[in-house]
Amino acid sequence: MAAPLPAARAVANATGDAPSAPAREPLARLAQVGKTFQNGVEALRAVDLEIRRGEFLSLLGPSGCGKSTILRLLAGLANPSLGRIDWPATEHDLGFVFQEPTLMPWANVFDNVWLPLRLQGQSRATARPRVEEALAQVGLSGFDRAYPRELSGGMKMRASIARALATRPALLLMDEPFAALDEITRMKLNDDLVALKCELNATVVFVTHSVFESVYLSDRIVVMAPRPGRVVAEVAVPAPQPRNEDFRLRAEYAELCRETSRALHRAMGAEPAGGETGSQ
Ligand SMILES: Nc1ncnc2c1ncn2[C@@H]1O[C@H](COP(=O)(O)OP(=O)(O)OP(=O)(O)O)[C@@H](O)[C@H]1O
Repeated sequence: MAAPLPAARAVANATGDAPSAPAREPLARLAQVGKTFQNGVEALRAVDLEIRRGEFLSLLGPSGCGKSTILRLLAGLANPSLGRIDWPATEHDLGFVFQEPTLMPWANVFDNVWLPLRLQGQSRATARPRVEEALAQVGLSGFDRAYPRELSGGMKMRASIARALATRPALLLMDEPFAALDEITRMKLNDDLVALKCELNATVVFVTHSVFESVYLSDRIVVMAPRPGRVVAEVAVPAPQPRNEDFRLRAEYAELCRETSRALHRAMGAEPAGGETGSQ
């Protein structure tokens, strides 16, 4: 599983321009990964995907194209049917944030965030500084004794993110975490996630259906075609991080949204046998 990874190549943007993003060291890599479930559903076919240290990478594609399956494979919750996943031996540590906050309703916020540290054998007292730090990072200081039923949807998601951050993971996997939230809460959480990602210098793989969200958050967007899921385009978002509301108003943002939207439309029409690959 743990072969050394080669240096990253720079990314060309979706218009085929010269490489614009700085090269980053690879953290994990899927090589020719295929996944066919026991019921015969071919969810992924020949997926090549490199995840680079410190980047915010979004997986964008239609429902059922295998985005969640890629996260599950990276998390080790399922195995590829074909191909391989390479991780550096020392850093196979990750946090997972699901679409639903999946908090334990009978436990308060502290105990929910403590859970992954508890599973590592840390007592409540030992874990306390780290839990409090994670709660501060997501803006939930002072809510440690609250129960999930006492929190808004956005706060539940913040608690869920704090739980994923508690172990200081090398890689944060986020599966449409804000999809169920209202637009205003979603934009606020987008802003906070961008700031948090920069503060932690974290590597994030983020699944979304939203072109706008993917452009706002990402350093790089991987566009996938419908089943069997394949990577058919990549869009580099070279705007500096952290971003703020000003970025949403810039012509560059609008152009990147158009470019990503076009790549997604082409992906929707991609033939199952292959067709469009690489940058567009
Ligand atoms: N355990 C499973 N057994 C059989 N089929 C599965 C299983 N998990 C996922 N699939 C199928 O694999 C395909 C890819 O599913 P996946 O959830 O990865 O897609 P997705 O792109 O994340 O979709 P969405 O955006 O709707 O969440 C779908 O057709 C799904 O029905």
